[in-house]
Amino acid sequence: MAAVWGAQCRLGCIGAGKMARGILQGAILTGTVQAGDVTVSAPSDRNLKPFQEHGCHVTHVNGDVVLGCLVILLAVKPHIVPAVLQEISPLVTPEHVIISVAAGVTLRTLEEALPDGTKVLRMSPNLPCLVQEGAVVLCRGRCAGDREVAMLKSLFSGCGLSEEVPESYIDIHTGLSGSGVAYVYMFAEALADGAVKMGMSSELSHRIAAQTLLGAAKMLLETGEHPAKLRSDVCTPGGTTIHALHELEKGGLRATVMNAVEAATVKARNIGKPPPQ
Ligand SMILES: NC(=O)C1=CN([C@@H]2O[C@H](COP(=O)(O)OP(=O)(O)OC[C@H]3O[C@@H](n4cnc5c(N)ncnc54)[C@H](OP(=O)(O)O)[C@@H]3O)[C@@H](O)[C@H]2O)C=CC1
Ligand SMILES: O=C(O)[C@@H]1CCC=N1
Repeated sequence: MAAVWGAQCRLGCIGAGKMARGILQGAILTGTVQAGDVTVSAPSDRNLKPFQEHGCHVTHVNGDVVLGCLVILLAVKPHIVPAVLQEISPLVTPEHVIISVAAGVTLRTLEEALPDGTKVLRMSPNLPCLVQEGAVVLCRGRCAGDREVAMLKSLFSGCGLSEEVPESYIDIHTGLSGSGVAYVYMFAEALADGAVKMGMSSELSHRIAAQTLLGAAKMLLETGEHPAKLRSDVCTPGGTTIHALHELEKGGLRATVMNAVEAATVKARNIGKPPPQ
């Protein structure tokens, strides 16, 4: 296999749901991988159709994915992972690279269920991979090396930001970013609802709320400033913003968001724990 993703590589994906679509769409749209070099499996047709329409190979047989591809993305729900690993393990060879996106499923669990020496990586993606603005972190298992990490970064460069991190960060990333996307949507919804309450049309309120989040995020990334500095730049003494921020503080926004990140991280860590005997 080439050090970076190359034309001779075929990519398999077990699971055809939202995250599979997000990751593969990023890779295919940016041309890192050709749809014809991708095979996707799922038990039913409902999620396979869009992949087929985009020119990917589809199948109901997970084993076909492993037999036809050397790089395999595992994109099923965490509780399905053990059964899938048991099913594909006899077909996995030392040439395969197995990448799991399942929240909370540890490298140890993955490695123990696969043949000794299998190259395994774990990835925590988020849904904006669909629009090439994802925030992805990955970590390597015992037998995956620089070659596999470089290949993965190259393969998923179309998804957005990607960083290699220690495994202990993966569940935190799930709490911060994998799940975090949903907190941001809830905030956007609340922002727009406030404007609707004050009399603006719903359609315009939602469009402006989304653009406000986009603009604020872009400024954070482009200036590299701490959010507290940018927040203070918006606050005119005695003005509108500081009155609004006082209400957010009274409502415990900051503590609530910190608690949310903690709750999702702890949940991800618990998914990874072995069931009680
Ligand atoms: N959604 C998100 O924002 C994020 C998700 N993740 C992780 O990604 C993984 C997938 O989540 P998501 O895409 O949301 O889930 P979905 O429910 O959207 O998709 C799950 C997919 O798995 C398929 N599936 C179920 N059983 C099997 C099986 N035995 N063999 C092969 N495929 C099977 C389903 O088939 P069918 O199409 O027939 O139903 C479906 O295509 C999860 O582990 C989650 O933790 C991580 C970060 C963010
Ligand atoms: O809610 C979940 O469990 C998955 C993982 C992160 C986002 N969605």
